[in-house]
Order: sequence, then structure tokens, then C-alpha cells
Amino acid sequence: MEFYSTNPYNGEQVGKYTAQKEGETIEVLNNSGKAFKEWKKTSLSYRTDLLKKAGQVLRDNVEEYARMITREMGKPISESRSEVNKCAWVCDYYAENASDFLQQEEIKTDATHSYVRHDPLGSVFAIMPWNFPFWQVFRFAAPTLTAGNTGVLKHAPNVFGCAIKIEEVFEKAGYPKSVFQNLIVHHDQTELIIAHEAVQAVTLTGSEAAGSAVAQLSGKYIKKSLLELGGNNSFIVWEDADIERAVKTAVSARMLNCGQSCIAAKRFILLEGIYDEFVSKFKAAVSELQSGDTMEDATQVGTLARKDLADQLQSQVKRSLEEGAELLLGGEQDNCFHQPTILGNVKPGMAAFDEETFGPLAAIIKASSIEEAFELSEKSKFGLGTTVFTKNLEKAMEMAGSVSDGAYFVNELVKSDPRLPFGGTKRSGYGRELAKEGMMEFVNKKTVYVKA
Ligand SMILES: O=CCCCC(=O)O
Repeated sequence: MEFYSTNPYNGEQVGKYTAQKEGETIEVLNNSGKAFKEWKKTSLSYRTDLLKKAGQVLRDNVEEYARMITREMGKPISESRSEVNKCAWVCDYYAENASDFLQQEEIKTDATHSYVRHDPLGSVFAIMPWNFPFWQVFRFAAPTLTAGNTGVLKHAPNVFGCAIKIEEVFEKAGYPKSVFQNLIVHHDQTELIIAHEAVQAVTLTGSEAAGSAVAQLSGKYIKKSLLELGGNNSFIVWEDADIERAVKTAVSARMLNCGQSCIAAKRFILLEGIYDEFVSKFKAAVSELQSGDTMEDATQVGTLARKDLADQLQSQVKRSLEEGAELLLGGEQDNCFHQPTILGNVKPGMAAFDEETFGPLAAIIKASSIEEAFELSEKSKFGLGTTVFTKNLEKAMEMAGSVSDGAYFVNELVKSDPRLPFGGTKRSGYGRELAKEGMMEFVNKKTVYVKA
């Protein structure tokens, strides 16, 4: 079986990849298991030195990696460069903090010594998506490998070229063979991989459907799993907000990565008093975004990663209009490109409110009070994050407890940061990545109890 990756901007074929057969996959997994036996015995300082080198390799080759990202999935080149630099940041972050995070925790009991060690688990299988093809992988790999696990990656087929480059980063940094390996496989091999004895845990970033299937398999084989799935974040603007700042942030929150982000703001819930002002300034700001050749520095809005994704967004726009939404801007699709689109008068029950919209589509919703805004925000099966814009920081912080999401940002877009835990609730998944929490997901918290 062959996989092809295609530049969604111009149709160029970027790569052709032959799927590994089951026997080859098993060999990769056996090697991962063997590598784990040696890797887990290495010193933490050896592993953090390698991680620092991986960060350096990323920085030294930003242009090459960024071009591969842009060619395979269509984000503007400037955003691809930022993505590669963010991967270098997460490497530096764990290189600096791993020894703190992994140190043993003494606990006073009636033992002479009792403490918790943080030992690695084995091989961690990562199933990753195409939307941040480097970042999603480094977010898992930097803490997980540094804790002493080995890693096996199954990337999305439209970014297999990125997956190969990522494997090269670890090779160039000097990681021992088989500590990080890439698989070119169809998802029908997922069960075989999860069932393999070397694999002790699974991490997936992707759709609800993929998450549910992988969680079932992880349950079947009793392997730990972490899921980072969809989102339908709200961006609530109160009447006292700094509107200029809210609009500027809203544009980035929705349009970065051409809107193809689980944590993008998708539902803009505006208090009545600022509705008209926000909408007119937001429309003006979105209209100014420059689309065009994704390899040009000036391009701000790329294409969607595949035509079926643009088709799906277009269907959500059309259905929402039929359901009573009002077209305020854009609305048209041309192959993989979808115009940045704003829909007004969006309400629960419409596609643009209920469904995750994975593209440059902003749904504008009116609320008559702060309480109603939060109620509307909570009307979602997802739970990744909420943004609130206001000058009343005290009241904003008071409201934090009423948000059921994994993140709550005040006067800022919901974003990932290596220093902060990242993950969702409800249908957005479970577990946390990044920060100390992310490193703790794939360790054996081993109790040691010693009596003299
Ligand atoms: O689809 C999920 C995107 C996460 C992006 C990030 O970690 O910044």
C-alpha cells in the first residue's frame, strides 16, 4: 500500500511512502522493547544532553523543517517556522526541568524510608495528527523519552514526510538507535501495535472517533492511554473589555493555522452592549488578513490541509445558514482554500454552534448577561478551554470555578505553553501534556518502602 502527501496549496506531490508490512512493524516494536532495556539505565543527564541537542538540531534546520510542514499541510511558512521553534523550546524546557520533575518524593510513614520513584514504563505509542505535525510529536516525545521511555510514532499519512524528518532530528541529535522510531502504517495495524508486549502506553491527539477506538483498544489490552481530542472553545467578551485588544486576540485565536486547531476559539460569545462594535471591528480585521502562496512570508491564511476538510467546513457554513445564521463575511470555498468566514446570529442547535469547526470560521453569538454567556459556553460536549475578555480580573477569576474545561484564559487566547499543563475534559479527552503533569503521565510512580 502506498501513501501520498500532497501540497494543498498547489497540488504538488510531496512524497510517496510505502506502508510497512505487519512483520516490519513487529520488528520496529521488538527493537523499541530492546532499546528500552538499555535506555532506561542511562543517566538522566545523558538524556537531557541529548534533548538539548535535539533542540539545537531543530533550530539549525528551521527552514528545512518548516518548508516540509508547509508543503505537506498548507500552513503559512511563518507559522511553520514558529512551530519548529516551539519544538526547540519544549526540548530546552524539559532538558532544564526534568531532574526536578523526576526526583523521588520522600513521604513520611512508619517505614525507615518511604518514597515514590518515577521510573519509565516502556515503549509509548503515539498517534499524532497533521495540524501541528512537528509540535504534537515533540510535545509527547520530549518529556516521554527523557523520562526513560522509548517512543514509536504513527503520524497522519498526509504528513509522513514530517514524520521522517522528526525521526532524523533524534538521529542527528545522537539518540541511540530505536529510542524513537517512526512507523509508516495504515491505522488497521493499530491493534497489533497496542497489543505488542513492548508497548506500555498510548497517547493520541486526534478526532473523537479515533480517540474512542484507541481508548477501547487500550482498555482491551490494559495499557495506559492519554487522549487529546476535539474542542469548541468559546471566547467571551464582556462589556467592559478592551475591544481593540479583544478583536486582535480573537483574530489570532480563530485564524491561526487556518483555524485548524483543537484549542482555536470557535464560538465568540459577545455581551449585547459591545456586540455591534466588536463585530464591525472583527470583520474589518479578518478582511485584512492576507491569503496567498503559503511559501511567502507575507501570507497569513493558508489552505486547509486537504480538500475533504474544506468541503466539511463548507457544509457546516451552508447548514448553519439554512438554520438561520447570518453571513457576515466570506463563506466561499475554492478547492482546499476556504475564505475566512464570519457567521452572526449563531445559536445552539446550529452546526456552527454544536459542531467543532476545523477551519477559518467564526461563529458569533449574542448573550444578554455574563451568566448567560457562561451558560452558552458550557453548552458543548467538548472541554478544552475558554477565554474571557474583561478588565474586571477579580470577577473573571471568580468565574474560573464555573468553567468545566481544562483551561481558562483571561484576556488571552487559549494556547499551549511547555510550562503549563495542557488537556481537556468531557469529549475533549483525558490526561495532561506539558509541564510536570505531562512528564508524570508516562512514568511508573513506584512506591518504595524500607524498614530497618
Ligand atoms: O489540535 C490541537 C492543537 C494544539 C495546538 C497547541 O498545542 O498549541
